[in-house]
Amino acid sequence: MCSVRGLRKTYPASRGRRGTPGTPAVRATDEVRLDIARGEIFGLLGPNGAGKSTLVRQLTGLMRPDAGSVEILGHDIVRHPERASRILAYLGQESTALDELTVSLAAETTGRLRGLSLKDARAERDDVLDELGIAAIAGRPLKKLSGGQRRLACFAAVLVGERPLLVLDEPTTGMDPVARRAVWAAVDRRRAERGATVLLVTHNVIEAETVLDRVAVMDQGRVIACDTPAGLKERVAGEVRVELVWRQEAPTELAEVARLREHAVESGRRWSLRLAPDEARRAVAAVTGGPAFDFLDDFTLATPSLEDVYLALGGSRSGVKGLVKA
Ligand SMILES: Nc1ncnc2c1ncn2[C@@H]1O[C@H](COP(=O)(O)OP(=O)(O)OP(=O)(O)O)[C@@H](O)[C@H]1O
Repeated sequence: MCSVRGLRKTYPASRGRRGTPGTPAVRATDEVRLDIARGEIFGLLGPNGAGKSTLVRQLTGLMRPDAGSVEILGHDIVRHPERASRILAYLGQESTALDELTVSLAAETTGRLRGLSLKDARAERDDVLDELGIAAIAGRPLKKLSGGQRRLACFAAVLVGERPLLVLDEPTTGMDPVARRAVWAAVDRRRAERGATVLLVTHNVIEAETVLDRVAVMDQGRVIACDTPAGLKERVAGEVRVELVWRQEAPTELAEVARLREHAVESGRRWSLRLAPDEARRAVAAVTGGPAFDFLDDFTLATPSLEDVYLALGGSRSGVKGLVKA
């Protein structure tokens, strides 16, 4: 369905003006190679600045790569970027083009631009607004909606006038749980009922894990791992996650707690540790069997999630090397 080879893009260096420092050139995508199969929900994960949006803009014909090829459904998108709009629907990170329109008109106009008759565009618009539970705000201009509502309205517009490939850049940003669920259900339905292929850029690893068939993890412009969520999780299968939540300050004056702190990622009262199974058992025994127990509010032991893989890949440079597939 979609094949990417040797894709490269370098943003040029800029000279500083009026005392502000210039910026060096950035290699935003670096020899990216990807294959997405028809009917697949394919995720693109990676830290801020990894190159995900740049890659997506190159795939959707909005940005010309410096080198490399993009073929979607047999079309050469680098040579014929204008063909992209006929084969894919793209939800970018910004909505400015639609902001002046009402939700209803934004959805209808997208359908018309994609070649639907007025009657069909209106029928599809109504179906999609109902499906996403936003019929009640259909008459309001996008610019007067909350961030999450606006995002959902843009998502609705993307779905009208169906395309075989959906490219969604952070579709659920700013959305409440109900809206998020509606997005994932709509994505899943289009794949299950209509065989749509979906390329999804996301930071929300936990939500994405339930819908993604395969995931490519990007870092510094490169794809550093590409596998099923289960396959990626096997790479950290030797580890267990221990979460400790302290009532107040952690009692670091206790030797067993001070020792654990060396391995902990601290977030307020919560400590998160990734340990080998026997170390995890010893850690839990140490904090529950002695004086530290009185300071503990909660603790959990869990098998690794896709988020752990993501953190292991992106969290430390040494981790990145160890997990790159040969
Ligand atoms: N127009 C631009 N000019 C110069 N550098 C840019 C430009 N756009 C992006 N970059 C740089 O290219 C790199 C990749 O950016 P990109 O937006 O593709 O990352 P991303 O993975 O989508 O990040 P995020 O998760 O924050 O959206 C970053 O280092 C970024 O600073």
